[in-house]
Amino acid sequence: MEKLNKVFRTAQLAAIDKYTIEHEPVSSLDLMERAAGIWTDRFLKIFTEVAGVVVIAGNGNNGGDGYAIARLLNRRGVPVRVFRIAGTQDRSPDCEANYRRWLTRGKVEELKQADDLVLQKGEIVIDAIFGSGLNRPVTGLAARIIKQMNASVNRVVAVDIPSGLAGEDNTWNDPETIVCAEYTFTFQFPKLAFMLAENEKYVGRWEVLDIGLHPEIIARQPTDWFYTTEDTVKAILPPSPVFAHKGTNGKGLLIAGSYGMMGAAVLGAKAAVRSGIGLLYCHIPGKGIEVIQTTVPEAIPDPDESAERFSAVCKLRDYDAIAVGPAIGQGPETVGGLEKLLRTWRGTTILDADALNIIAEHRELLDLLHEGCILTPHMKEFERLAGKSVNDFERLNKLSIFANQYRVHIVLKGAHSVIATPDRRLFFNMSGNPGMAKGGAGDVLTGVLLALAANKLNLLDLLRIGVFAHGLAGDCVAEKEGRRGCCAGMIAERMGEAWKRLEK
Ligand SMILES: NC(=O)C1=CN([C@@H]2O[C@H](COP(=O)(O)OP(=O)(O)OC[C@H]3O[C@@H](n4cnc5c(N)ncnc54)[C@H](O)[C@@H]3O)[C@@H](O)[C@H]2O)[C@H](O)CC1
Ligand SMILES: [K+]
Repeated sequence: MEKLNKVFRTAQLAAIDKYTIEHEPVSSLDLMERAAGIWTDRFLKIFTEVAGVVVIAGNGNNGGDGYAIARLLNRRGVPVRVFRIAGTQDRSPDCEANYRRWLTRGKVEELKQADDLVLQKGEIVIDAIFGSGLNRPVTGLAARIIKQMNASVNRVVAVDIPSGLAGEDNTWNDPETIVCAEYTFTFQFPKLAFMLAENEKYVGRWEVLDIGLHPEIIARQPTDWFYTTEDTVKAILPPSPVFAHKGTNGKGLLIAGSYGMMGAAVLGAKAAVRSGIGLLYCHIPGKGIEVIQTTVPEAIPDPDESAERFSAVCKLRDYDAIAVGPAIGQGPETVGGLEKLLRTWRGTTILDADALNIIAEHRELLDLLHEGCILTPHMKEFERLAGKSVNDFERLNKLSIFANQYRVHIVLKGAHSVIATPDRRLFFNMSGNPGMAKGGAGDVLTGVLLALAANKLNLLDLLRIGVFAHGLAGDCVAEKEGRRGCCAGMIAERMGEAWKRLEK
């Protein structure tokens, strides 16, 4: 059974918490104790040599976690200092209980001004000022303390969410008053803000800790946001048919390359033939036949009448899917070729790179998009299609609106590539690494998606599987060769290894 990895709005979390407390049943204080225990264990697994920690605790439940973590770390022999911020509101009941429990082991120093926060060399700061209950930008003394924390050289680890960061929209937030953590260990669900590249400086590396919130309420709470992990993909990847022949594995057409730009076609084709396609046809400019035949002998060349570029697909065979765009250029014949293709072929169509640039320039082509279309833009290509955004959050909204308006699936490629569906759901991908941010990596993804589409998987499944597998192949490269040396050709080569890891 597929486990839906959900991302909730922070405003929904209290209800999930409450249901768990009522139905597990567990007291809220015990739930906090469990969360703090799991947090502490994970912290000590990652941070093996801790000279000492400084916990900065707020007055909400995030602060309550902080006092509990202080106690649990102290019990494990870690030297702990605890600070609270002067003059703020009353502590929540569970925060109060943990504050008192801590007082039996140590003292709480009050920060009356930012300068009172004096950190010793090597002390790790545990940020437990604000959590998911933050409902406005941080101001006043707490803001000055956060600035002081960010100015220090000490490492900072956040409890649940860096203090000051809103779980979703940070458009109106003050970047100066958000904690910049090196690590964030978050409870049960990643927050949407963690998925956006612009927040990496606050969140650092992050991990989700399962604190056992009630599965029934998790299943029942609605959301449009999900994330894809190895487990998701293993659950939805269909097994390879036992009695397969090349016909059952599907027939796909890759339209890519132009004279002097054949690399994109080669990379896409290599990735497709390593991703389970039965028969791959490569529509390339007339002069590109030899390149394809020598580099990807498995592919069948389908040369264009033009020697140098894509102008038209003369024969539309019984393809199961077509991918078009990598390095085709944007010349007038190519625009005509793309338009004709969109008018005559209404099956699964993956539109990438120059195909998207052409559509952005010739906006009447937008009307030819249909429900079988998958668009795979990177950020710049998406901006050409949908306009500029002030930040990643706004871009995400635009993405979802665009997919809905044109009834298409879109993969916005980036650190956490995100799939947008026509019904406005978003699926964030969890594989991949910065070493993959290299020319040609997108062409490889196009080939992977073409292969899966030819296998006749439904669009959402094929996108979740393909995007994850592509990232996983990049991770396989990085594991063996490092990130710097990772290049698109290596990702294509390692697709087989990624599939092996995902197949049951
Ligand atoms: N997810 C779970 O099931 C569990 C979560 N835990 C922890 O609880 C916090 C959320 O706790 P909550 O008390 O709701 O919120 P905060 O700790 O973030 O406290 C906010 C507190 O401060 C007030 N406030 C909000 N914004 C501001 C502001 N800008 N300036 C000043 N004050 C502000 C607000 O009114 C609240 O009173 C979650 O993150 C987890 O760490 C449980 O411990 C385990 C279960
Ligand atoms: K925090």
